[in-house]
Order: sequence, then C-alpha cells, then structure tokens
Amino acid sequence: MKLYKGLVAATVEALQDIFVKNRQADRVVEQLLKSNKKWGARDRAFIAENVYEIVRWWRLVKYAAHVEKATESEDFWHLAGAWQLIKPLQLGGHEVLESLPEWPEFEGLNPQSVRERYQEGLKTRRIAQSMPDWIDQIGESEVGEEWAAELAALNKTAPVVLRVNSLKTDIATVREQLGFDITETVSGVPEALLLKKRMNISGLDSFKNGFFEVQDAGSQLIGPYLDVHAGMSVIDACAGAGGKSLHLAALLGNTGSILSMDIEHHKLQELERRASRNGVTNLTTMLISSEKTIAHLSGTADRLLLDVPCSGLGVLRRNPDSKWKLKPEFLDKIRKVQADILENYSKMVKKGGKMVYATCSILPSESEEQVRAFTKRHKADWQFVSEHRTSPARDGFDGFYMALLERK
Ligand SMILES: C[S@@+](CC[C@H](N)C(=O)[O-])C[C@H]1O[C@@H](n2cnc3c(N)ncnc32)[C@H](O)[C@@H]1O
Repeated sequence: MKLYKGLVAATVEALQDIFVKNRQADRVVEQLLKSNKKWGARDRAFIAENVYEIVRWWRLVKYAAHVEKATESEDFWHLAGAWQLIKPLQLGGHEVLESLPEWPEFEGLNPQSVRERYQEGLKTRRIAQSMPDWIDQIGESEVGEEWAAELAALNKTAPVVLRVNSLKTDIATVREQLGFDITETVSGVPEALLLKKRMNISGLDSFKNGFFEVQDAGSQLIGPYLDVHAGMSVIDACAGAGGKSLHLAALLGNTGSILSMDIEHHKLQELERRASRNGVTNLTTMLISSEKTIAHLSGTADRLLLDVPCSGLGVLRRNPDSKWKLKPEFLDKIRKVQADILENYSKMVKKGGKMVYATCSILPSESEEQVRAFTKRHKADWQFVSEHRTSPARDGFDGFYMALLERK
C-alpha cells in the first residue's frame, strides 16, 4: 500500500482540528472533503476512514506511538504514522506496512516499537478498547456484566440504516431503486433498510425526493413505541433536527398534528427543510424560549415524546469523538436537565394520554433510574407501562432506551 503525503497531511490537519480546536469530527471531515473537490473517491474514503478510526482508537494509538499528550504537529504525524502500522492488526483487511515512508515528519517513529507497544496496550481493557478511565468505571458499575460486550460493540463501525418514508413510497420501491443486492431488510423494524455498501446518499435523487432518511434501526423503534393513532395531537418536545418527528408524521399518515419543539432554533430550521422534503404536512415547529412556552401547552397532547439530551454513550459507534469530549461534570448536569424535563414537560399530556421518555445512552442513571424516580414521585397520576432497550452488542443497533408511561 502506497501512502500519499497529501492525504496523510489532510488526516493530520483534521485530527488537530478535532483534538486541539475541539471541533466535531463529522463536521471537520465533511468540510475537509467539501473544500478539496479534486480528491477522488478513494482519497475521500482514505481520509474519512483514517480520521474516524484514529479518533475511535485514540488512546490505543497514542499508547502505541508513545505520545502522552498530542499538542504539536509532530505528535499528530506520529499518531497518523503509527495508525498506518497497526491498522492491519486492529481492523484486518489492510495490507501490512513493513516500514513507513522516509518523511521527516515520521522521524523518530520506530515501526518495531510501535507494534510492540500496540501488543502491550491490548492487555489492558481501557487501552485496548480505547476508553477514558472514568467512562469505563461508570459503565462497569452501572451496566455490570454486559459492559465489556457493549464496550466492544460500541467500537465497531456503525452500519448505515435508512428509514423508508411511507408518506411517499415503500420498501420494495426503494430497494428496487438502490439495488436489492446492496440493501437488506431489518428484522422487527418494518421501515428499515440496511445498506451493505457505503454510498453518497445525499446525492441520490431518491433521497432528494424524500423517499428515505438515514436513521439507525434502534432509533426507528422509538416512534412506534409512542402508540400514535390517526388524528392525534402529538408533541415532540426535544425534536432537534427531527429524525423522530418525521417518523411520527409518517406513522400518523399526515393526519392529526405534530408540534416539534426544541431550545435550538437552527435545529428546528433544519427540521422544517427535512419535513418539506419528506412531504410532511401535519407538523409545526415551536422554539422553547422560556418555561411559559411549556406551561401554555398544559394538558394538550394525546402523545408526548421526550427524546431528552443525554451523554450519547449509546451512539459512540457514530460519534467516537464524544468519548474524548464528554466530561463527568456534563453527565451530572445532564441528568438534572433530564429530570427537570420529565417533571415539567410531562404536564403537557392530557389525562389518559401517553408519553415516551427516550435516551441514546446505555447508562441506567440517565434512563431506567430517571423513569423510576419520576413514577415514584407521581404515583397518583402516572402509570409505568413498559420499557425497552436496544443494544449494540445484542442486536447490532445503537444503544437506545425507551419507556412508555400513561397519565391517569
Ligand atoms: C437527543 S437530541 C434529539 C434528537 C431528535 N429527537 C431526533 O430524533 O433527531 C436532544 C435534543 O434536546 C434538545 N434540548 C436540550 N435541552 C432541552 C430542553 N431543556 N428542552 C427541550 N429540548 C432540549 C437539544 O437541542 C437536542 O436537539
């Protein structure tokens, strides 16, 4: 395998943006690829894959390269070089590199020592699975026996899953358009199609026409969990850019109403663009600007979705950089926000109505325990109905939690 200096330099630049300038990995890669139109498909794949995999295996790569703290450009070159040496061992399916090109940037990086330290690193779980100590500790204490398997699964590359938009088309038509050989249905998730080959989805006419959205199979179980029926008034109170609002609109067949709310205006703007592409006609958006916004809607919803902000520890496959950016203080803060949202927003549900509380975290303290504490406080007016967890290790989906509650 020949290494091209320009591509390794671009990988180094992206890593510096992510770890020094603290920028989000997906944005960095997207921008880098956009601003270098001359790169071909192979170059793009090299950069995207290498950046994501180095971010995913950051602690292990640092250990192998003997880089304690990456701050200087030289550190990042050494990390990019070390990754090329250990990649075939770590991922398989890549040609083994006996030595690195004789570039001045790789000076002082000894392939033999990198491979030895890599093998050494594999003996300690936190290094081998490339996880900060504090997350590994919390995972072990909260998730217990299953943590080791979940941890390993959270380090796999996530599959691309589509949700076929039933407002516009059906699974068979989309499979015909994309190819039966590269799409696969997903057991238990009726509108999901798994892509067996990576492709530029946003460039496809079928995407531009709103025939499908990208949405993990686990996430696609949350809309149906809310038990919506035609004509209902539904509130999605933490709607973000609307992955689940759009699904709910399709489940309602564009009947009734969906009110999609969030505290971030730009997300709601993106949601509106997506709703229009999806042919959604029963949805309005509302910015939450103060507690009054919620208070005004008291007792108005047949169904309420609370897809609350969380640590994102269930979706590390897709956002590997978040394990390095997440801080214990944030986890404490976000648990408080979750409890407040549950407490205050639940008032929007009518008597006899239902609510789903959902997270993309595999930690019970953000999920099951929040729901237990809420139902304990509200025995008189809320009934716990059921809960469900998706597991990266067990079913290959992202790690979501969903609980259904009914207002008495
Ligand atoms: C897990 S994300 C939602 C993802 C979205 N439902 C989807 O399916 O694409 C959580 C959202 O909650 C929003 N949020 C954070 N604090 C909030 C609050 N106090 N009230 C409402 N939304 C909030 C965030 O801006 C974020 O968009």
